[in-house]
This record gives sequence, structure tokens and C-alpha cells, in this order.
Amino acid sequence: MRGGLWAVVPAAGRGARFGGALPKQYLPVAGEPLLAHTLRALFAHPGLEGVVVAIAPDDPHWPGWTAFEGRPVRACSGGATRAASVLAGLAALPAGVRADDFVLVHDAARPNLRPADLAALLERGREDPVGAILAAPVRDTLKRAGDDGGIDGTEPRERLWRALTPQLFRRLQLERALAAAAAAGAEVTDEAMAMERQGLRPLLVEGAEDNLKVTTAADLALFEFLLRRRAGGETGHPAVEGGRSGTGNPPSRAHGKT
Ligand SMILES: Nc1ccn([C@@H]2O[C@H](COP(=O)(O)OP(=O)(O)OP(=O)(O)O)[C@@H](O)[C@H]2O)c(=O)n1
Ligand SMILES: C[C@](O)(CO)[C@H](O)COP(=O)(O)O
Repeated sequence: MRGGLWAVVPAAGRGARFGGALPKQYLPVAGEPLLAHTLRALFAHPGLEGVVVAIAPDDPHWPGWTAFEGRPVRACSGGATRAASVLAGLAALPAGVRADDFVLVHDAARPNLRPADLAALLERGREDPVGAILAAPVRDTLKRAGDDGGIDGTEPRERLWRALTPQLFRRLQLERALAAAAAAGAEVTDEAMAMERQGLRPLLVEGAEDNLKVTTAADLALFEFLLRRRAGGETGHPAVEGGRSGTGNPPSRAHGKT
């Protein structure tokens, strides 16, 4: 029998790029900390059993939740990097989450996750031999910068995707991949990168463009706009279903290659 589905939420960052004294995951939005919106977006999936939140050691802003809207929440101390925080969160999962159970990893700073995207990630990721991540196709022209601020070149973008979260992998495989990257002194900025270092090829699942990561004040303003629009019952331009550009169409992994 499959164990319960849990998520690890890295929330131990300082928000240096955002600035200000209050780490961005605790900034008030519509009367609640940003993190509350993120937890609500995750728990919108009825199959999510609980969440482990990796917080800064002795975080004075952590509300002390042991449940969020009736759903189990555990806290653990994060680490000096996002990857270290994720590893700490994996270690803090309940014993009932078995080695080969899938675990979601989702940034505390991504409050606008759509239920349909989470459902699609779980549906396709659980059928994949490696796991999967939400991602969005790059739609801007990408330039490589020279030291002098001039353009050194343009990167072909046909097969470039922006990694989003959640990312979905089996507990032990992810723990081992992250531990191996840490042991090698390799900085991995998402879970997929650690898996790629193991020679694995996680599946790309297209997600909504508005699954934004709140990094700067402009991102927060955009999330507040999206939240107000959703509260007003609007869902965006009728021509675009689910917020996806539809220009990506990741090749399906028909041959089960990993
Ligand atoms: N040591 C760290 C660093 C980051 N994170 C979390 O990883 C997510 C994505 O990281 P990022 O957006 O970079 O957040 P910060 O590191 O806080 O931002 P900055 O780099 O601007 O300081 C955030 O939810 C952040 O809280 C974490 O748990 N532990
Ligand atoms: C995990 C992530 O959100 C995928 O795009 C991103 O790598 C986090 O980067 P950050 O610099 O830690 O915010």
C-alpha cells in the first residue's frame, strides 16, 4: 500500500533580494503571511496528507503551526542553503513516508500554485520512473552577458524551460541525490538538478506561467493582483486555459527514457 503523500516546503530563507527585515515568506498578504497562501495552495489537493516546513533555526516569525486549516504541519530547522533545508525537511518526514514514496518539494515563496497544476504533476509524475517537475517554457529571447555589460551571444531557447515547483521525487532517491551533491560541494538550486547529477532525467510537466516565485517586491505586487482577481471571480483571459502558454508542449516521454 502506498504511504501518504507529504510535501516539504523550504521556508528558511532570508529574502535578501526582497529586502526588508521580515523574511518574504512572512510578509502579510490579504491579512495572512505569504506562507499561509502557499500552504493553502498545497492543501487544496485532498490527497496531501501533511507538510513539513523547513524554517530558519529559532525563527521568531514562525507561527508555530502544528496544523493548517485542519491539516498536519510539522516544522524543522532548515539549513544554510535551499538544498540543505530540503534535506532537513526530508529527514523530518514521518516514518510512515516510505523510501519509495513520492514526496513533493515546493517553495514557500510560490503561493500561486494552481490546483490543476498540482494534480497534473502528481498524475504524470507518479507514472514516471524518475519523477517530475512543473516548468514553463521560456518565451523571451535570452542573451549571454559579457563582463563589460555587452551581449556575448543569444542562447537558443527552443528547448529551454523555467523550472518551477512543486517537484516530485521518491523520498530515498531524492535524499541520496541531494546528499551526493552536498558531499561533492555542488550547488544545486532545485531538486531536479540533484537528480540530473545522478544521470537521471526528470519529466517536465507544463505549469501555469503565474506560478511565480516571490523574489522581489514586484513579484509580491503581482501575487496580490492575482489574488484579488481570483477573489473577484475572474480567471484571466478566456483564451488561455489554466494559465499555460501552450507554446511549450514538452515532448512526451513515450519511450520511457529516463
Ligand atoms: N537556506 C535557505 C534558502 C532558501 N530557502 C527557501 O527556498 C525558497 C526559494 O528560495 P529564494 O526564493 O531564493 O528565497 P531566499 O533565499 O529567502 O531569497 P534570497 O536569495 O533573495 O535571500 C524560499 O521559499 C526560501 O525560503 C530555504 O528554505 N533555505
Ligand atoms: C527551486 C526554484 O524555485 C526552481 O526555479 C529555484 O531554483 C529557486 O531558486 P532560489 O534562488 O533559491 O529562489
